[in-house]
Amino acid sequence: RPGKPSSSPFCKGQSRGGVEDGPERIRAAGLQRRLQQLGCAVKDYGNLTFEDMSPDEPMGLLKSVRAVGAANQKLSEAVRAVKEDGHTAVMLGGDHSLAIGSIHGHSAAVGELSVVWVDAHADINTPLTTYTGNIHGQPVSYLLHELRSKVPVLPNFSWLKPCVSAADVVFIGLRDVDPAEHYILKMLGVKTFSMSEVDQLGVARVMEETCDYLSARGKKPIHLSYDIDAIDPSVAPATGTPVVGGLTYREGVYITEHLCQTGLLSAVDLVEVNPLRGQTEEDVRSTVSTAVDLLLGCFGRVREGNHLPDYRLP
Ligand SMILES: N[C@@H](CCCCC(O)O)C(=O)O
Ligand SMILES: [Mn+2]
Ligand SMILES: [Mn+2]
Ligand SMILES: [Mn+2]
Repeated sequence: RPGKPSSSPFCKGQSRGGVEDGPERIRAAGLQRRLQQLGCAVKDYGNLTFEDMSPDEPMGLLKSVRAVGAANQKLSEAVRAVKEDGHTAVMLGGDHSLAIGSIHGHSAAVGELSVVWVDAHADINTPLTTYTGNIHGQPVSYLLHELRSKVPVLPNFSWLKPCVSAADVVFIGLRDVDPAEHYILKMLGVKTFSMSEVDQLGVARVMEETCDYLSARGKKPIHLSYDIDAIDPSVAPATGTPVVGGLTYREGVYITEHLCQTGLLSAVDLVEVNPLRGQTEEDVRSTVSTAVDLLLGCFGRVREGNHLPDYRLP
């Protein structure tokens, strides 16, 4: 299970500086070494560089449209290449608007895929329902076939074609969903496990139902798009849009352990880690450490322990 961090230090999908520093902090915490210790053949494709698009005038409410469009076009090509290299792609954000390019590129390589979106938010506002103009609150609407007529073609987005069906998406961790988003989720019948369902069913049942639901639709490659703000802010405070009542560290890790054992995990995004949003260095350390542990869970780390197949006692 080669882990392939390709990083996108990008922040224009939202308005708070600092999220572009997420990838470096995750690297500095030793992600590559710890993946290698799990037996992964890791290739770090490095940081994508994004050209300055200023003046990137707002379009109505929409902010940084040209920058977000160009960045995601570049990311899409990068993720496609990583997949065509035969790897599991890991995209370190950066903000969640990057899921547009990550999922588009993944789909360009593998065709139909399913998406597990772990997040406090649904990120399914359209350019016409958003009230903040931040594109990190909109990526899912840009990707769904069913919302094609609701997303105008925007500058630097002409490359983007919808590539995901609403029935192939599962949300886990929702607790801050806008009215328009809730309407869309109900209208499209999207499978969701909000924090109420996590409380009601427990995370093991949520994952069982998630995997049963997805396998009933054919065992498509899974794209896991993990927003660190799905985790409770007491554990992962250094993020742009924290919301109380989140997943415990244990629930967050259980989700990744369970998806790993399906053998269908084909690409992972880990986004919205923003070191500048931590009050203290400990806040940042805790957030980054949790992000690393979530990624290790995706690649086979289990809490009972691990040893390499060729290990022999001395
Ligand atoms: N629904 C809000 C908040 C989005 C949060 C984006 C990400 O952190 O999930 C918006 O549309 O701006
Ligand atoms: Mn290779
Ligand atoms: Mn998000
Ligand atoms: Mn979020």
